[in-house]
Amino acid sequence: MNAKKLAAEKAVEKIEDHMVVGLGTGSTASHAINKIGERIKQGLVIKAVATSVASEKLALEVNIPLLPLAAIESVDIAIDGADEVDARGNLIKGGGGALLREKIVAFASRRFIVVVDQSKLTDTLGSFPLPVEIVPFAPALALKQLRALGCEPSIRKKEGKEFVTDNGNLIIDCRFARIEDPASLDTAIKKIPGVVETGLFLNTMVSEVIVGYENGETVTRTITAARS
Ligand SMILES: O=C(CO)[C@H](O)[C@H](O)COP(=O)(O)O
Repeated sequence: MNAKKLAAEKAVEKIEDHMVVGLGTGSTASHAINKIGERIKQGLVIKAVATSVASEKLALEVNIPLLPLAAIESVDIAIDGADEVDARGNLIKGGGGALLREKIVAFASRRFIVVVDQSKLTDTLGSFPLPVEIVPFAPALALKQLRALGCEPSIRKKEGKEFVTDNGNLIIDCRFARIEDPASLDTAIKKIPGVVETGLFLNTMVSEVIVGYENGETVTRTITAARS
């Protein structure tokens, strides 16, 4: 059984006619996009907004009508994957480098559904390096200031070159031993000039986490942390 696909398809069941739907990025979110495409073939009427160039391309391939991010004021439901989910529903995202647009869409969503397989669950965040998007102007200073927060930071590379996001920025992957207090860390990182966004998605923006298991089951966890 493909546990990521199971979780993604379960989330797609929640989409209703005339909703504005946020499309996440990554392999799990791609399963959701494909399933939405199937439902559109069967008559579902929605509009969607993509969180990356890659997701936009896939959505167009499966005939999902898209709105530009600039035209969006609110989103009814967003479905996206995660790199880590802690026991309280906090997330690390950005493994695919789409964290900025993903966070904009998640924050704008009335309902943000996270879809993962069991391997993404952890008690405390930190096993996955935390992605931080920075403007490309002064990476050495950003590395120094992130190191001072207690991590081992490195600029993300792809095929030997610096990875550049859809927004023209760089990603610094920060290896922390454990992230005990994601909210405080998020605040501290955002105080560094040049930081655009962090891959910490606090549980206050998460509505549900749907976990897929190899045995074919899915478990839905409702996250009740209030949005401030
Ligand atoms: O945050 C993300 C992309 O920026 C992805 O949601 C995250 O990396 C999970 O990816 P996958 O579903 O392929 O495991």
